[in-house]
Amino acid sequence: MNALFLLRPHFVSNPLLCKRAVNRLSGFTKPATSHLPTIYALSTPANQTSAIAIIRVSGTHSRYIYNRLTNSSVSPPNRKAILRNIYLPSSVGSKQHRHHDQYGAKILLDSSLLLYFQAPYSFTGEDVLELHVHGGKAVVNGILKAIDSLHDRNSGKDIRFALPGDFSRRAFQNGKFDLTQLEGIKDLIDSETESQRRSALSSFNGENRVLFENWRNSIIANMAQLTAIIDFADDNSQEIDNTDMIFHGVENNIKRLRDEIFSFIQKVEKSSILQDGIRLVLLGAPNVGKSSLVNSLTNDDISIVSDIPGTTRDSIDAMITINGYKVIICDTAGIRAKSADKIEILGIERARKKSIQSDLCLFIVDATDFPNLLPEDILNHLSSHEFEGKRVVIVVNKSDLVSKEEMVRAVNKLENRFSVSYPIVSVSCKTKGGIELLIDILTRNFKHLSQSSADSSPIVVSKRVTEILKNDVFYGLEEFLNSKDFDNDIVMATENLRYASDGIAKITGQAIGIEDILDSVFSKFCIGK
Ligand SMILES: Nc1nc2c(ncn2[C@@H]2O[C@H](COP(=O)(O)OP(=O)(O)OP(=O)(O)O)[C@@H](O)[C@H]2O)c(=O)[nH]1
Repeated sequence: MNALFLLRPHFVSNPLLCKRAVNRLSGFTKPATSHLPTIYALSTPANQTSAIAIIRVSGTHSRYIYNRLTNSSVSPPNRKAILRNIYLPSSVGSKQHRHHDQYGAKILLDSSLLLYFQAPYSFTGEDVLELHVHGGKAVVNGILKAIDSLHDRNSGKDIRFALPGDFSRRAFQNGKFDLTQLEGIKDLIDSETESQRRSALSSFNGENRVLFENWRNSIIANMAQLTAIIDFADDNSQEIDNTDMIFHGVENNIKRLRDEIFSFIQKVEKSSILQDGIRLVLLGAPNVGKSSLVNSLTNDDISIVSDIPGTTRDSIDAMITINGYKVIICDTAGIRAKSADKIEILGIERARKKSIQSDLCLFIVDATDFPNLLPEDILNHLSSHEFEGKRVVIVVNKSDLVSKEEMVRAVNKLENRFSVSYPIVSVSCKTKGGIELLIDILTRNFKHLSQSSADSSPIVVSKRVTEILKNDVFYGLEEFLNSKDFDNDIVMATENLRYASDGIAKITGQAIGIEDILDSVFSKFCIGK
């Protein structure tokens, strides 16, 4: 009891938690953000013509805006799509002349589909109005201006254009989502590939939030045990008769938690490849078909294909998607020992470096050139110390120009020359034969590269979350475990645990003084989000 009492001020000093608690106790009355201005913004891309554009309004005056724009006094139906004419509203106190045409009729701005979500059952937890208007620039600008004209602070109608991330911030402030979920939504919007979409969706669904909350609860429970010892130590209470046992128990719990968090961070680091893109480098002698292979994998003419050896004189990077994976493909200059061209020599050097930094290397050979299948300089490079442990797939190209027997001979030669058994695929960039199989092999490699174990799914969290996990949470637990003599100074040891638990609170947005955190998180969102 006493220990819990000691911890309680930590929670009550968080205004957000207090507001939510009050809301819970009193039954829902108003959103915690009801004192803030009503915000509005275009939620679809700006300055683009489209069939439909969506303007979103959130806040106390959403209904007022609906009434003024539709020139009606009835409440909008809740959560039901309705078609309404939108008019230019007469501004407060004006004689209304500007808002009627020459015959005195109201000026029609658009005929739009409207959706009204009454608080608290909306994205932001406030009253929300969505206007699905026709996507012409003049229509959108006219309606945005019309909403803006309703701002009148004197009569308490505080209505302003939303800042980046404003809607999400309101959702957070009203306890609809925690920060990890909102960052998940941002990642979902930003995701370019299927694998990014899947991992962002799991953040948004709150899978990480539940995990983080469990960690925090566990740290707090262990802190409570230590705090109880601090409390009872002075009054020689009989209630704590075996402090050593408690210390030992807490130490074991924290060790387990530290290991769990460590393996989570490792998974996150492995999965970050999904966001950054897998670096796939193509290596090979001149004219073997590297550029043709890039084009076959992308169905695009990114690389210049020509039969003059040395056409690609430097590395070319392109972002492509292979089976839902973001891949930074790099077509390099053909590696050859003798070149007089200075730019080509530089290009060859860069190709070597790029291949060392790559996540996966495709080594392409020309099936028609059996004597030079494996040029000595490339073989040396692939067997070099720097290249050790690299993932390599050997591609035998131009299969359309050789017989089956010749292909088998080429594959055998390659198998015998390498000490490591790399996968070998024969393809033809001309007929596209074997390309499917190559994509299959690549996909399997991408999967391994982004997952820490076969049965685990990739975990994507923001860089902010990763940094806090490492620098606050893991660090706090490590410091706690490192303070070997912590039984001499339990208060200090407990502080380390508090540091770790505050770190998790920063991640989910429950920390004290989080305004700075919120500013930095939401400033990265787009307007209208
Ligand atoms: N028949 C046939 N020709 C191919 C195939 N792949 C590439 N070629 C041809 O081989 C020549 C060289 O192809 P590139 O893709 O430019 O070769 P590269 O390795 O990028 O060449 P560098 O830029 O010199 O390093 C071109 O004439 C291609 O059309 C294939 O599978 N079959």
